[in-house]
Amino acid sequence: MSPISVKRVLISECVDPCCKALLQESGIEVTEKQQMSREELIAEIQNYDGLVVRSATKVTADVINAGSNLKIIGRAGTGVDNVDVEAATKRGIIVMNTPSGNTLSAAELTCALIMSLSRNIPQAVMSMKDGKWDRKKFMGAELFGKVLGIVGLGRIGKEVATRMQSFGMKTIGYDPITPPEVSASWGVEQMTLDQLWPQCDYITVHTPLMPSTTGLLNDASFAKCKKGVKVVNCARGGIIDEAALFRALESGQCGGAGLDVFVEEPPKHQALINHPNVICCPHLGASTREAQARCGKDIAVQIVEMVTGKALVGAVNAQVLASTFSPDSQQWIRLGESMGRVVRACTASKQPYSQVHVTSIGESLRKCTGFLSSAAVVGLLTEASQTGPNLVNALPLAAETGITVKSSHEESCEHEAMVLQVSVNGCSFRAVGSVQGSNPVLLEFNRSVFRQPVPLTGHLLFFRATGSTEILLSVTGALAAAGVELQFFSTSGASSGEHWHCMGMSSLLSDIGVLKPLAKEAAQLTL
Ligand SMILES: NC(=O)C1=CN([C@@H]2O[C@H](COP(=O)(O)OP(=O)(O)OC[C@H]3O[C@@H](n4cnc5c(N)ncnc54)[C@H](O)[C@@H]3O)[C@@H](O)[C@H]2O)C=CC1
Ligand SMILES: O=C(O)C(=O)COP(=O)(O)O
Repeated sequence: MSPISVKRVLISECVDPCCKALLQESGIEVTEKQQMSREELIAEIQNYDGLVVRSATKVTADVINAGSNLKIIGRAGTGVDNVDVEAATKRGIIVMNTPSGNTLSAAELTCALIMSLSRNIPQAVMSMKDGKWDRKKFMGAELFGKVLGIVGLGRIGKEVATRMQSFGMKTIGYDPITPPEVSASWGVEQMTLDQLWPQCDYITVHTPLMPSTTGLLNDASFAKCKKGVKVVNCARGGIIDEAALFRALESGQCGGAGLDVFVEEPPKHQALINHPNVICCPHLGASTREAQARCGKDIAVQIVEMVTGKALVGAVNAQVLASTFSPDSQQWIRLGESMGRVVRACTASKQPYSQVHVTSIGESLRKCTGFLSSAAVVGLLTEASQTGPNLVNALPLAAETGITVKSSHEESCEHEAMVLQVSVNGCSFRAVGSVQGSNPVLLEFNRSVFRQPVPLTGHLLFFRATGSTEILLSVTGALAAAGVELQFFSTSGASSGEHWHCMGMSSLLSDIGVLKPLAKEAAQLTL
């Protein structure tokens, strides 16, 4: 992927100062503006190539669509549920986060809430500040020997588990992705949620907020829990349904809740906050000097590495791009885009496309199939789309346009190549290309193999005609008459008595119609 130009970045929240300093050191202009209203952000965002946020800035589709220059949204933290990632992807904007920077802080706050719940620490503090000395009221229970259910066994879930094991808690959990043998290696036995709920004295959730985790703890799941179960949510508001939690607290089914996050922040459900068995923080999981320093530094370094073309780390919507940051991949990306553009030029009168199939051939291209497909789609859609296709949005744009994109890989010890097959209006087009030296070349078009590989650069004329010398002389004559110089020429072996020819030209013909009497099909383009 060619380096992405980011000259101006807006930081819309309180992010560690090292972020601004690191970006500025790399020549990026940084503006910090906090607590902007939605309208202010929408008005401002068009002036920036990059936006850095934490969890409070709602980067909605409106904001994204107003960001006409936006190329990167950096989340100095983990959860990206405040960013409309789908809208960003459609616009070809990379969204990245710094998921490990605040793991320990979020895990430590979770443990602090579990401990506070077990001994009523916040309530006891409040009571003393009220001038009381009430030792009976705040009788607690040991954590030793109790069962902690951890839903979501990723980075934070794991750190919570190992810390609470040191208090003698038994840790059980559930995660649809983390393999049971992996979590078992750090002491968490996995089971289904239905098996987990009735065993737990404490439950803590550590999943992202998404449709499948919204309301994970609800009336039905609370009903399956032990009476008096205590719950902690240091992940996202809504994973524990707030209304169901309130009902469970009122009935005593839930014995206490430690909440750091809320469906709306600041929370609207004041009765929940005021409940005597609820202890809470204003989303402080990542609010430590260490976590902020890490996240601020990580997001700045990731943006600078992306801008300088060194690496792409932390992208949540463009994983395929991570493998494009090497000099070798640049040439293959150029090949994919160029082949897409050649096919587009030669099929201009026949669109729309219905299917695109890209096959990578050869061991060294095994990991490139994903971005080769995207690159080919970028070439095919380049002039068709207003939104400027790039490697981030190529596949969503293709889907939106009704194009099915397939990709496959074939092993070969002999050569490396890319095959692009495009179905358009019942016809099928097939191009084969490769990289020679560092130059993308076209080897074959519609089963006609070029005798000399066609360098995919400059002004190119493709035409289909018989291979007779007279036709070639006539085409050369037509170019000369139009004041266009012939720079190279390659013809192919015959396929059904006809050949595809390619000529490199000093400029494009002002009227390609002059070739109509000479060729069956003709197309020109500049690469
Ligand atoms: N309170 C705070 O300030 C902070 C909150 N967070 C929140 O914590 C969440 C977790 O962070 P990490 O552990 O770093 O993320 P992670 O991605 O390492 O772990 C999340 C785990 O949840 C699992 N998961 C997904 N769907 C699930 C389901 N239906 N049931 C059970 N597990 C499921 C995933 O497989 C994954 O292993 C973040 O998404 C973020 O929203 C993160 C940092 C600070
Ligand atoms: O990283 C996360 O997911 C968090 O929830 C932390 O949010 P914050 O950066 O403190 O607004």
